[in-house]
Amino acid sequence: MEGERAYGSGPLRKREYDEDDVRVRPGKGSRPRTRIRPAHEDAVEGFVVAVDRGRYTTLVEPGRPKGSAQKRKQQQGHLVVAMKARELGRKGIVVGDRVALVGDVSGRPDALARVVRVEPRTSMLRRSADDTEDTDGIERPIVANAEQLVIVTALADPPPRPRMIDRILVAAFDADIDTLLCLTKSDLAPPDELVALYEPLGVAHVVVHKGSPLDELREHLTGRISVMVGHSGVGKSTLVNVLVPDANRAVSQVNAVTGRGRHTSTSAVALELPDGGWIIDTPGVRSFGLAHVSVETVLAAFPDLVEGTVNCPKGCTHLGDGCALDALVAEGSADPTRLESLRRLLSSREGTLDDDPQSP
Ligand SMILES: Nc1nc2c(ncn2[C@@H]2O[C@H](COP(=O)(O)OP(=O)(O)OP(=O)(O)O)[C@@H](O)[C@H]2O)c(=O)[nH]1
Ligand SMILES: [Zn+2]
Repeated sequence: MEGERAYGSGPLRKREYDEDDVRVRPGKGSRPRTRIRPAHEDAVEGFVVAVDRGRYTTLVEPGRPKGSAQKRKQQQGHLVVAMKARELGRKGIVVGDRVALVGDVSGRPDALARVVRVEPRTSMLRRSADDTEDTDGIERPIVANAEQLVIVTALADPPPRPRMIDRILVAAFDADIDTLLCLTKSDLAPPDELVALYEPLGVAHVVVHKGSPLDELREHLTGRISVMVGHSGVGKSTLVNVLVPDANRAVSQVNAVTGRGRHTSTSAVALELPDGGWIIDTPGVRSFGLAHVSVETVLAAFPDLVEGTVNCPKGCTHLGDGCALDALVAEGSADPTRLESLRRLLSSREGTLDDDPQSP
């Protein structure tokens, strides 16, 4: 059963992500944390499609016959609302998490299940809390287990915001997930300039407009878990509605289950693609605080430049001033546009707010 799941068939796990590993909280009256939890053998597996005020909407699938050669079709599962079991403590649960559920998993109105376990994550997209929040420097998980971050940017109306794109790319490097630039509204402006800006970074791109075929985009999305981010007005809903013909119904179903109004999506929502795979739509992500991302993390995305930094002064920011990477480029051992891109991304981490001029 497991092997057929879009969300169970990702590439080999690179490392396991768990915010409990990142911030160690010396709990009150702390007992040593034990790795072995009660087995909960009767637990069923759920995929978290939405999170709202401590309620986790999860998709529970009926078991599929093992080794079924039948091509995977739209999920025939049902939605189950759950709360967190006390034993999970303060562990966060986010959209994209795979969880184990016990209790009433019928999905009937008013039924409430309990999440007793969060399965190890293959990735975790996060941001730092920004200045507007009083929780200085804390990392906020956004989405778990995503394999790809799709940055939706209009070529015009609203104009592209490269600084925001840079910041989202850094967040993706930090999360260790792939990136795809989806350039919309190509009927209004040509993509060349933006493409040239991101080509040195090796970021894949697709160009679309309303009514254009989406085959290429679908190829990137099918069978994978993708997070879609983009500012208001870039045409994200237009795209999602074509990719997921059922999107509106799915979202209102989720909202009905969580008790929200029909069309107010407040958190990320995972939507299943007809040919397999998931799109996680993130209306809430307007800024990416990057305070938690280190120079090394960004540098790791530039393997061609890493070696050149052995000659850098200790604590080098690689932004200039004695940075050995300048010499590397001068002697012709590195591509100047790559160094430029690295520096652009490094400086994009400065400040925690999305401070593009058109920022909402
Ligand atoms: N010219 C042009 N307009 C488009 C295209 N795609 C979408 N639009 C228009 O752009 C506007 C915004 O599109 P939406 O799909 O609602 O954008 P969104 O990113 O979902 O924005 P929010 O709903 O505010 O989050 C709408 O008026 C669309 O009709 C396109 O390819 N070309
Ligand atoms: Zn340096």
